[in-house]
Order: sequence, then C-alpha cells, then structure tokens
Amino acid sequence: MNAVKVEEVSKSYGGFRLDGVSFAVRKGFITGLIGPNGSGKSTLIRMMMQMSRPDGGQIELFGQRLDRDAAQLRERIGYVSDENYFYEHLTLKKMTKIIAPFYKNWDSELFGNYLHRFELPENKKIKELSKGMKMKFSLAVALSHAAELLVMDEPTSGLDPVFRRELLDLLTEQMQDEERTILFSSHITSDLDRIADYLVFVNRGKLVFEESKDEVLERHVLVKGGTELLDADVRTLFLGLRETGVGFEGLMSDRERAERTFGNMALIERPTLEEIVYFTAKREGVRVHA
Ligand SMILES: Nc1ncnc2c1ncn2[C@@H]1O[C@H](COP(=O)(O)OP(=O)(O)OP(=O)(O)O)[C@@H](O)[C@H]1O
Repeated sequence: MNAVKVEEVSKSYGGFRLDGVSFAVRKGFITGLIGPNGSGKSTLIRMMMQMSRPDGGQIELFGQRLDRDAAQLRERIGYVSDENYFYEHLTLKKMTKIIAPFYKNWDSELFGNYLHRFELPENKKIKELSKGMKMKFSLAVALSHAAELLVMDEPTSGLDPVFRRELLDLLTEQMQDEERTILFSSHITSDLDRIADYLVFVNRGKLVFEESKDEVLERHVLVKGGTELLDADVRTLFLGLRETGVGFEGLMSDRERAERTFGNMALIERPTLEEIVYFTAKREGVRVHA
C-alpha cells in the first residue's frame, strides 16, 4: 500500500525542469528523498503539499488524486519545513490557538509535552526563535494531530548535532505504529543512512533510483585502484570517477560486474550513501558540461 504515488510529474521553472518523475512512498516505512542542492526535492514536496501544481503528471495521497477532491487530505499530513509558514509577530501560545482548531484530532496535552521536550518557550514570538527552534515548533505541531503521513523537507538542516540525533530517535519512535509513514528529504545523507527504509534519489530534476536502502548499499561498490587499470572501456563502467595522479576511486552500480572486471587487482568497498550521491551527481555534471 502506498501513502504517496507520484506519477510522471513534471514542472518547469526557468532553467530548471523536473522531468517525468515517478515514485511511491510506502505506507508504514521511512522513505528518504535524497539529491544534491537544487535537484528538485522541495519542488516535489511542495506539489505533494498542494503549495504548487505539476505542469504534467499526477500525485495521489492515500489513493486519492490531488487534482480531484483533496481538500480533507491536509489534516492527515504533518508537514515540517524550514520555510516559515507561521505569523512572525505572534507568540507560540497565540499561534497555537490559531492552528489547533484546524485539526479535529488536535491533542493539546501531547503538544504541551513536545513543547516541554523541545524546550520551546510559549511566550516567545515566532520571529525571536532561532532556525532550529522554528523547526522544532513546526515538528511539535506536525506530531500533535495524529497525522498518518509526516512530510519533512530538510528537517535536520538547522539543527545542532545533539537535537538532530534526538529527532532521528523521535522519528524511529513514531514508527512503532505501523500506520505511520514518513517522507524525509535531506542532503545530509548520514541521517538517512541511519533511519530510512527506502530511498528516492533525484538529480537535476530526474529520478536516479527508487529502492530499499539495503539494496542500494549492497548493489553499489566503490572501486579503488591504480590508473593503469583504466582504459576507455573500463571507464564506461563507472557511474562516477575521481582520479588523482596515482590512482582512482570510482562508483559502480553492479557488484558482480566489478568483481568480474577487477578481481583482486583493485580494492572493492561498500560505499556510504554520501559517496553514492557524490559520484552520481558528479557524473551527471560531467555529461551536462561535455
Ligand atoms: N518558485 C520557484 N520559482 C522559480 N524557480 C524555482 C522555484 N522553486 C524552485 N525553483 C528552482 O527549481 C530548482 C529546484 O529547486 P528545489 O528547491 O526543488 O531543489 P532542492 O532539491 O530542494 O534543493 P535544496 O537541497 O537546495 O533545498 C532550483 O533551480 C530552484 O531555483
């Protein structure tokens, strides 16, 4: 069962084009949306949140098409982003009074607990909060109305390492209940390494892969060796390659092929998610400027 289905979605902004992207967010799991800066992650999320419309293709939330009757869907989603969509001049307390009535499942006691846990002062004005505190407030709201789907756009970017770790634990806690689904976009891949079950990778407006995290980490290999191993044919095997005077490091997406090609002439290692993103984005960069 899918909480979100994105089908052939496209959107153009000046020089940028999101190009026929399709993927699903499985119910009951944490899906990480990864990609370098400007790859289209927020554009996709904003369309899911009905803050903008696709030029082509369609999006379904909980099996309902967004371009049809989707007005009541908002309540089932907790949205966290670093864009501030609260009134800056209000205190947290006053802002909460405005927000709460929008949700029929609003739990004030739970919300109070989150404010306390996140050390958020109720009498401070939104504009007086730091970026991290605004993110925490947005998170407290998202977690306090029994949302089935949490959509988080770069939730860890303004947070210090201590709270970042706490947030990841908190999200894992939320998943005890199999009814919950999380879509979490980030370019901080170590966060997703820790908590994601599935990964959706977009680069320059295109889908690179949609796969379980374990499969992604199992399938890719980082090959390290001397430059004498590289000829024109071998170079084409790599998704991305980095050469120094004495050797190379390259990413391949097929472990068996790497083992057949290099045997024990090169070091074949398991890459981190960060390395997978880095080499893939680098390759695309080379192709575009060639
Ligand atoms: N409202 C808009 N008007 C014009 N261009 C836009 C708009 N929103 C996004 N873009 C452009 O679309 C591209 C993709 O942006 P997007 O915010 O989706 O990337 P992202 O993957 O979320 O990046 P980041 O990790 O930096 O947040 C960028 O080139 C951006 O400038």
